[in-house]
Amino acid sequence: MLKRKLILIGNGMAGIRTIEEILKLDPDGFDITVFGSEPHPNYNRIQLSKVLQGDTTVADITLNDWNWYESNNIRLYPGESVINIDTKKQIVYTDKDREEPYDKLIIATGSNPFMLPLPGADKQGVTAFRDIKDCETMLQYSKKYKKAAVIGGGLLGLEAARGLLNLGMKVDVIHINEYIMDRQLDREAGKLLQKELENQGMNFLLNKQTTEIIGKKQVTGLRFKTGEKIAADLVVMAVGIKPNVALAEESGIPVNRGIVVNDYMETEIPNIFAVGECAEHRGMVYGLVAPLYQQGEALAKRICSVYDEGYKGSVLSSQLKVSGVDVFSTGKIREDENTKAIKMLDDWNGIYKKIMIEQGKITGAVLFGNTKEGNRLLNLIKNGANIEEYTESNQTEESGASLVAQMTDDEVVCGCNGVTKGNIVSAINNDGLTTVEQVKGCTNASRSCGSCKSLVADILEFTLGDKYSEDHKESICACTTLTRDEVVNEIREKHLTHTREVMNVLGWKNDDGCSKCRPALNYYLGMLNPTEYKDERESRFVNERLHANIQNNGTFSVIPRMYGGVTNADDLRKIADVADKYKVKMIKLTGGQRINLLGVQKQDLPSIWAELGMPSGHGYAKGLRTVKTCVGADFCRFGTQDSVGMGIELEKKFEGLNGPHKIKMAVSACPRNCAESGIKDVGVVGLDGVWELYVGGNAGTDLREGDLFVKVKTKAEVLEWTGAFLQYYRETANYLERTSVWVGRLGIDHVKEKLEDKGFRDELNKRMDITLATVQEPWSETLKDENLVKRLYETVNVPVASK
Ligand SMILES: Cc1cc2nc3c(=O)[nH]c(=O)nc-3n(C[C@H](O)[C@H](O)[C@H](O)COP(=O)(O)OP(=O)(O)OC[C@H]3O[C@@H](n4cnc5c(N)ncnc54)[C@H](O)[C@@H]3O)c2cc1C
Ligand SMILES: NC(=O)c1ccc[n+]([C@@H]2O[C@H](COP(=O)([O-])OP(=O)(O)OC[C@H]3O[C@@H](n4cnc5c(N)ncnc54)[C@H](O)[C@@H]3O)[C@@H](O)[C@H]2O)c1
Ligand code: SF4
Ligand code: FES
Repeated sequence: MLKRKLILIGNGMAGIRTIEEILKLDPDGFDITVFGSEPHPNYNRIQLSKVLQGDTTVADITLNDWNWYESNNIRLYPGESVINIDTKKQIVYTDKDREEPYDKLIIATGSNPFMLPLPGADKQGVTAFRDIKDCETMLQYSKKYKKAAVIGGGLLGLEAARGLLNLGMKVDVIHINEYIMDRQLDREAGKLLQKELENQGMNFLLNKQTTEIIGKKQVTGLRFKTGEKIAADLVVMAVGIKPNVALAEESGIPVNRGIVVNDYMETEIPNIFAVGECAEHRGMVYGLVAPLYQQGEALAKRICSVYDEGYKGSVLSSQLKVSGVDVFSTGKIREDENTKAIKMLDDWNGIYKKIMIEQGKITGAVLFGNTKEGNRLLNLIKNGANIEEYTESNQTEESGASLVAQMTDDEVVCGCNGVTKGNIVSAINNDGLTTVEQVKGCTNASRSCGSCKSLVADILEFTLGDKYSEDHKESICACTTLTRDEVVNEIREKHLTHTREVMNVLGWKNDDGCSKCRPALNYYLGMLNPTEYKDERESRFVNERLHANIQNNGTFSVIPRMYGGVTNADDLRKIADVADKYKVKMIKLTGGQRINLLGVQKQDLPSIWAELGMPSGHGYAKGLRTVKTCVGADFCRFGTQDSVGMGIELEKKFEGLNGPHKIKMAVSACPRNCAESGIKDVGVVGLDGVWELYVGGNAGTDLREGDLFVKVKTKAEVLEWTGAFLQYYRETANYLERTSVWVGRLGIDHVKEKLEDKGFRDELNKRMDITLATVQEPWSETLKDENLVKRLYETVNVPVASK
């Protein structure tokens, strides 16, 4: 059947969740294209607060990596914005002059931060807090400057302020109202929260209206309506958001505050839907993920023609993500003539609770200091429960497993993703889950703000009892409960031969596996059975599949091999010729002493490699990349050994070897270490009559100095020890574990002890030689197969990058 063309505008949290739901309902029904203004794959915007607070990194907040798009055949255009929609012809137009027709169009353009239109708002050092770019700006400023002002004491402003304090800045929070978080809290809770945050080091300026941002080019301070001034090197505006509706409005799609949609997220224009913060449903525009995900589920059903009652609106609840502070708010919190309230203040312990009641029913709650009851209250509001149901139930101040025991099955545990205790318990029991990560993979619980993580852990403990702590092991992904070692042993014992077979025999939950386990299984199978196993190209990450590194704009790079960093005039001429002929955008020397041709079109890759006639530098590979060498004894005054010759021998021997992760080597000919041997997976340093081998070094984000592994006399011994080390790493490391992490995990003493046994080294080298005998040069192999070249390089450019 012909697939219908589905376009998503906005690669954010709501849009991509909708696509995930569509893929669950109808995996083959649509040809999907996604446009995203940001240059990143879909990430967890919520966790930017945690990035700023130093609890996680930008690299760790990706929700769907580049491979997810690739393996679901989704064409992603990152860093590309849709600028117009022709709703009659059903075509979208982008800022990169692209036109794409659609059968169904989802608009999920989110919100823009509201920037106060103050004089001086365009100065350097004034930022919003909405995306990775803003977060990086704040991180940069905190390195150089000391004084920050956050305008807006709402959820976002307070989370930003906590982050900036953690980064060593002094922080003033300027708030227009009498108490902070006035949209979510009452005065009592707002004041308790203020006291707590002041104890943490925040300074509050309340009832203040900013009138000007002072400074020349760079901000130096703020002026208020009262005429007072304060100093500031960084100003963060966190005064709310505005639905991003300009595109819809200009394209003639009816817009009120947001894009107007019905219960099926349909706009008034046929085949156009809106979801997320840009959508307005029954007069409401939402700014939290829970309602947006519910909208996404309803929209997916509508698009896949699964009929149900649609989206009916949401009861909101929010929690501040600042460690050491427990504050929760849900439903209606303002008192009026129709409401009554149960209030409890324990000033001594800093605990406050207010429950709002209207016509006998619970309609809202504010909790401070102890928020354990939050989910239960939210549930009661959603179910329209009478206040008696709350007061009669014997809820105590328990925590952990005993609190879980009191929860009913329909009680929501993860507010963001609408996952109940019952959902989690049945996933644990039916799928044999034992870790929070697995529960997250199976049910989505804890995948967004993460505040339910400890409750999920409590449910695991409650459900599994003593088995929980015993079984607390990390599986290779959420498709299985088996660990890496268990999977490798099963493959070995049951003689499993391909990824599908592993998944079937070992009872994978997801028939097709996922982007985490497929490449891992492909590696383990090849490592265990190098002569028989036929590499599954489609299980590889996109770079390895295409033998080229994909760049952020969808073009590729070409890196020919230069053994030991040595080249010659013929090779340079060939490189210069292809660079001219194919209009290469940039020619750049790599850190591994090779030449990188950047900005190459995918369809030009085969002819460039054919014309170069040089071996691939495997610049994209999970395997041996480079052997960097210093000048060495032939030319350098300090050189004691032939580092270039040693490097070339190492590179020629291990060229094309695949591994759990990339492998970099270096050879220097004296302790001055010009080739940086101390920070490589294998680093060799020549001294008079001796070669020292260092292992487990890394120059990346987790800098690690290599450990001295062994001292040997001859080149042959260097090759022998390196072979044994690499094979031991290949056989025992987790897929995607660098040698630095692996050596750290096993301990250098353990690795040394194992490899000091000559018999064991010989066995490892025997298996290494068998593997190396199977290595083929990827481009000469690929170019022999016309169909493969057509399939891989002549299809539509899929501009997604990969690890
Ligand atoms: C720091 C921070 C912390 C937060 N914490 C929480 C929290 O704890 N709990 C919670 O529930 N919510 C939280 N939120 C709110 C939550 O992140 C948002 O509600 C959610 O991300 C909105 O999803 P969305 O898909 O509607 O919009 P977005 O995630 O903003 O995605 C919209 C995307 O569309 C892109 N786009 C816009 N126009 C175009 C165009 N013309 N062409 C192509 N692409 C376009 C944008 O660049 C953007 O990437 C937080 C937000 C921030 C900023
Ligand atoms: N933990 C969470 O759930 C969380 C965290 C961060 C952001 N978010 C979401 O992100 C969005 C943006 O958050 P936000 O805090 O900017 O929005 P918000 O509307 O919740 O809060 C903005 C605050 O700024 C104050 N304000 C308005 N104008 C001001 C001015 N001129 N000077 C000083 N203060 C002023 C308001 O009184 C209000 O309390 C919201 O949708 C929010 O729900 C949620
Ligand atoms: S490491 Fe020593 S031998 Fe090699 S280039 Fe540097 S100084 Fe010369
Ligand atoms: S409550 Fe936010 S991820 Fe579960």
